[in-house]
Amino acid sequence: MALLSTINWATNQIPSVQELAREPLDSVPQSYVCDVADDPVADRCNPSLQVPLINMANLVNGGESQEEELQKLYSACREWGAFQLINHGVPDRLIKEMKKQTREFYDLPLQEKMRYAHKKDSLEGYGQPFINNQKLQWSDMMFLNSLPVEDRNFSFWPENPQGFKENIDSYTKGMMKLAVSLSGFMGMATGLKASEFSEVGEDGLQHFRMNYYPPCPQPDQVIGCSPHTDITTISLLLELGDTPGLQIRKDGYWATVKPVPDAVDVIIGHITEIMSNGIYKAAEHRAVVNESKVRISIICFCYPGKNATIEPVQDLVKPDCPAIYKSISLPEYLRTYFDQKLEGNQQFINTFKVHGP
Ligand SMILES: O=C(O)CCC(=O)C(=O)O
Ligand SMILES: [Fe+2]
Repeated sequence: MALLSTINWATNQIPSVQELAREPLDSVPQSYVCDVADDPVADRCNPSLQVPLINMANLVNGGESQEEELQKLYSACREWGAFQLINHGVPDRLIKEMKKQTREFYDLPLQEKMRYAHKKDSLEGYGQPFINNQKLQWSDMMFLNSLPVEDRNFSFWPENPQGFKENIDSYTKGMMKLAVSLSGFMGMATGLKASEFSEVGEDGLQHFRMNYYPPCPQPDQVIGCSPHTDITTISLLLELGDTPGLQIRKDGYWATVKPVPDAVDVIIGHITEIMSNGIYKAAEHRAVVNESKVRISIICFCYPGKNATIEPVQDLVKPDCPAIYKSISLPEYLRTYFDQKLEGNQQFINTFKVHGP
């Protein structure tokens, strides 16, 4: 049984924002309007901050350029918890096809997309299931359990456009391979052997999400995706166009990620923070929306295999550097998170600290 199916979801179905945004709106419904007091630094963007760019080819090719790139990778993971990755090796043709078909999927009539609507108490499917006491987010999504293959529930996988299902299959597998090799290099960058860190194995768990952010007449009043940190090992995000929206918090300011053609945006999650014993940081991030343009992102949320234990890697635990985090099994880790009824994960990682929050 898929891990997430063992969790009780407190979710509801809410209307499609894509449909709402089609109507002539002078102002957005109150249920979407954010209270600025919730996030005192919401308006503090620093346009001069630029997320680091890492060249995977230099990591793979070895030699001197590898050493240099490993150092850049180390700083990116430590200081930002996020970076953009070029020359990642996922085939161009597949990426192009995924971008095209994702747009085609969202362009389908609502009725067709509703064939895949979330069922009550499930997270998979089309819609916007995240309901808690927070404001609604200005986005729709399609969420699938993508890996391991036996976790897939094909009743949610889109039949339309033709061939999309097959491409999602190849894409999610390709991204998992990338996650494995990238986390090996992230381990090497701390001085470990690659294998010690690539626990996000090819038998790893992965969730797949396509986020659709429609234009909004009052983009400053709403949020596409509220500030959060991912609970993954790493999250691999593909931008479908050149409309920016993703922002990373750095030293108290928001840095806007400018989409780089064909790059993958890498966001470090809590599992990497735990495995690295706090050397690397999970990046706080959010997505803002645009007044006139649609923005779409595709994300692969990568985790270790279901039998993995999440804990600091032994070689990073030393007498002068004791383990900051406790050990926990992946199922227990996910349950702890989702039992919070999706009320945000800012403090989530503190739950696992040896010396408490
Ligand atoms: O779409 C984006 O830019 C960010 C979405 C995100 O952070 C998430 O889905 O976890
Ligand atoms: Fe995220």
